[in-house]
Amino acid sequence: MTGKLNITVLGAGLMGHGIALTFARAGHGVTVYDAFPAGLEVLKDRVAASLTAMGIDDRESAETLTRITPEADLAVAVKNAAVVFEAAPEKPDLKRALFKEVEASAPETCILASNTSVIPITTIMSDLRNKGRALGTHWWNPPHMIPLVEVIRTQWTDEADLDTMVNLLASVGKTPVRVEKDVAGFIGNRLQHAMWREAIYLVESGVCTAEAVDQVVNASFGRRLSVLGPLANADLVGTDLTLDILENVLADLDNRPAPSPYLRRLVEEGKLGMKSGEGFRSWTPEDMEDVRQRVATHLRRLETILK
Ligand SMILES: NC(=O)c1ccc[n+]([C@@H]2O[C@H](COP(=O)([O-])OP(=O)(O)OC[C@H]3O[C@@H](n4cnc5c(N)ncnc54)[C@H](O)[C@@H]3O)[C@@H](O)[C@H]2O)c1
Repeated sequence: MTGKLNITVLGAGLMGHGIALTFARAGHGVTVYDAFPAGLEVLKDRVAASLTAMGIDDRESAETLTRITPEADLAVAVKNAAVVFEAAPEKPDLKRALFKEVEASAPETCILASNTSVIPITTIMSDLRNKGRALGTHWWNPPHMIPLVEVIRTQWTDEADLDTMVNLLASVGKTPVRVEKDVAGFIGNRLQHAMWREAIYLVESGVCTAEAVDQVVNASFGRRLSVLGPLANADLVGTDLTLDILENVLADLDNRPAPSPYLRRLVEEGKLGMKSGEGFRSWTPEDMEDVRQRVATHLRRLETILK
């Protein structure tokens, strides 16, 4: 699969608009379908705002926007698609039904990819007639600024389609990583949520405040994570030291197989985080804007530093 392609994105939300932006910026034609007109109406404004946050100049922004077409008819949206990326709500039945509908109108050769966060790709694709061209592509928010895309195979996925997807993602500047088994949470979310579980437990147990947890991560291993992954770090300090540390600490870490009651209580009390002004921490509108700006600026600078 080479040259400029017809890419279709399903869902014009947070992830869909960023996936569309990524392919349009690289010169591909992108059609975006959404089940609700509101998402399509604001799509181009949303893409334009994200391009601005990335520091893209007006000329490149305008060119990128010309390659994006909002489309309210699913059959039309996928009719000529080489690849479909689904970024609709995280509901298994909705995604399964959506792919059945896509299969009825998309070309037989079209690769079908779901951006689910944690639903097994096998669950989403099991009703398809041709399951060989179906796989997972797990992008990270913001999808136009975070390089990683996990590419997940199922027991049915054709090797050639997996290779095509990996090459396509690399060609638009992403960092594709293969996930060889369709496990819940893939690689990144398993690692991330292992840490979040312990972070919540530390606060729940009165060891420290939520602010302290974040400060410890930000000011310590968070600083080196983008150049030193955990297993390179284990090799750096030595597998013998790693073993000694784990022998002494593992038994003390949270290993409950369900979400913490502390987290459940926050949700029950309506402390939903930034959207309600309070979660683990309290947030003023200024604090929230500050975090968003700092994340965007940090990601932009990292791109230059890590080149
Ligand atoms: N938000 C994240 O950080 C993140 C990261 C990785 C993966 N994901 C996954 O990406 C997917 C989309 O998440 P999001 O954060 O972009 O959600 P979102 O709510 O911002 O966007 C979802 C969009 O899908 C549209 N939609 C609803 N029903 C639809 C249908 N039947 N067909 C097509 N579109 C439909 C909605 O109108 C909305 O515009 C989810 O599976 C989510 O788990 C999210």
